[in-house]
Amino acid sequence: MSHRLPVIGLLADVKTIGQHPFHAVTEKYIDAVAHGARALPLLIPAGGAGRDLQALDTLYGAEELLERLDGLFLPGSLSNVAPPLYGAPADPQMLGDAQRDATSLALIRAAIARGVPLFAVCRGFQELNVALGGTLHPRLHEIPGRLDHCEPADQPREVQYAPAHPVRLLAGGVLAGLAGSEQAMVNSLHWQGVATLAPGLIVEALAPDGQVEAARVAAASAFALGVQWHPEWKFRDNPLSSALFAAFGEAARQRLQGR
Ligand SMILES: N[C@@H](CCC(=O)NCCCC(=O)O)C(=O)O
Repeated sequence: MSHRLPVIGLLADVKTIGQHPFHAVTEKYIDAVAHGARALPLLIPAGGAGRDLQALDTLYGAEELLERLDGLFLPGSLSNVAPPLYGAPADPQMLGDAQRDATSLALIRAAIARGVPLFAVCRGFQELNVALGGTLHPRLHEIPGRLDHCEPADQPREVQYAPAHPVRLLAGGVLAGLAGSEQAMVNSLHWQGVATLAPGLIVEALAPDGQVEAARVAAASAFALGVQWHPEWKFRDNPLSSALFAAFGEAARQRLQGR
């Protein structure tokens, strides 16, 4: 029995700090993957061509990267999946990250095909939906009847990441099983959301306004789930969040032991 930690890759965002582009992952995701999933966190560069970067897919593909990983984590981000990737017109007003888009969608498809455990949060959940053929609403709060799913921008992060609305966890789903309940309170920090759910995804959670808030990959041989909320935020204080990262880590450990 191996006591080595499973290696879980976290896909980075590209952010400009000063005059230079950086590839970064918010620390709370690293903490939740390391201590919640009990894994070795490995940050993955967003491989599309950048100001100072030749596209990394000229050097290695998703398959070669996944051979090194026991799990793949797709973090949230202020940036948005480019609308043309789900058949919508480009929106120059929208903050994007083409370098992350260029890596995430192919990596998600390859991870699912190879049975690499996958956990996607917020933007990551939206990428999962788009990668498998779904579409997004770019501004949920503009749809009549929808809640405003955005965080209060002028508030401290403790307020922004506080529970914002309930979700119904669908009976028989992974989340309902982990929660031991069909209801949970979740935070909400997103403009965008699932419009059409990708074929092959099964709804795991719904907001009161009918917004899909979580889904799992039906055909996945391992843990493969995305959530629109932020379970990484103070996961130690939230039994469902802790159970989610523990289940993800266990799936990665199973892959490690099988390799
Ligand atoms: N930009 C998309 C996705 C939202 C998202 O991932 N928010 C989290 C940002 C900060 C963090 O990583 O906690 C949208 O607005 O829908």
